[in-house]
Amino acid sequence: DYLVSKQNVKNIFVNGTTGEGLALSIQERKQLAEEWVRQGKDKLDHVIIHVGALSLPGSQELARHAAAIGASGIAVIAPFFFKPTSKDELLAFLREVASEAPAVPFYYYHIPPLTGVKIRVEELLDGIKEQIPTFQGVKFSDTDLLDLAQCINKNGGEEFVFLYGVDEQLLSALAIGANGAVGSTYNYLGQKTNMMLQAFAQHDLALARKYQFLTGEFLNFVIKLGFGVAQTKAVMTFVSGIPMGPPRLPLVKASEEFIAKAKAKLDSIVCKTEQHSNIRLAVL
Ligand SMILES: CC(=O)N[C@H](C=O)[C@@H](O)[C@H](O)[C@H](O)CO
Ligand SMILES: CC(=O)C(=O)O
Repeated sequence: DYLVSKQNVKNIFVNGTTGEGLALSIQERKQLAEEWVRQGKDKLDHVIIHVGALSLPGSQELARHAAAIGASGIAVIAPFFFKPTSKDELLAFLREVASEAPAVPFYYYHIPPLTGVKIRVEELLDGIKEQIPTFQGVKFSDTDLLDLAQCINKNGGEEFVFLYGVDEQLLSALAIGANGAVGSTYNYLGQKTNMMLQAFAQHDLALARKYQFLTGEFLNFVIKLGFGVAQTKAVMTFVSGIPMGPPRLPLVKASEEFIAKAKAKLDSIVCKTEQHSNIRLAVL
């Protein structure tokens, strides 16, 4: 309800990085997926469930479950303890998961900073539809915009969807042709990012940049303090007023010092951006 009414976010990516999907038991992941689908009915447009796991049977079980509860899509990261070393190995793993949910759109979740699997998406997509008929697109959480551009350039006709996942450079990805975004900051900067999407759609790059710089200035500040999933939960808690709880070990909760500094910074940037937009609106 908060995301829909306060952030204008109507598509949810469940059990991914921010939701610590990989730190949850299979049972917990099913419970969360079920709850999101149930509560999101008539409120959300899409609920994509991340079903990636280190073991193939674990991932397949989650894929079957997501299909059974009526998820609108599933996504899978590359397994990252025993890593695929080639495109074919990665594709084989993804295919074995996707085939367990033959009627559910499938997304590859590319996040090399966390998985360490750097196989280029451009290469992976070559002929992917023959192997994975449900293939729908990529959640692309990497800064390699050349790889993203090549994917879009080569697969434009296929109608694949590219959802970008490096929030601080979403505008650049949009310019190259990304279709949307999935990211941690949209939990608390969703409204501002929607303003950026709107400005971009209206070819108002100066305004779009203002919103991109807002996210950038905040992330640039908090990254220096040490920023990860634990800190995201803390930020979401102070922005929304909804307690997100601590992270699970090995992550530890954000310090009070981090929270105070992050809050002061975010308040000041949001305030500054709003003043700018007001001036702009007044001039218009
Ligand atoms: C590594 C990571 O967590 N990536 C997130 C999504 O995939 C992003 O939303 C980042 O949290 C965000 O771009 C801040 O760097
Ligand atoms: C942030 C994001 O994309 C995830 O939680 O997986």
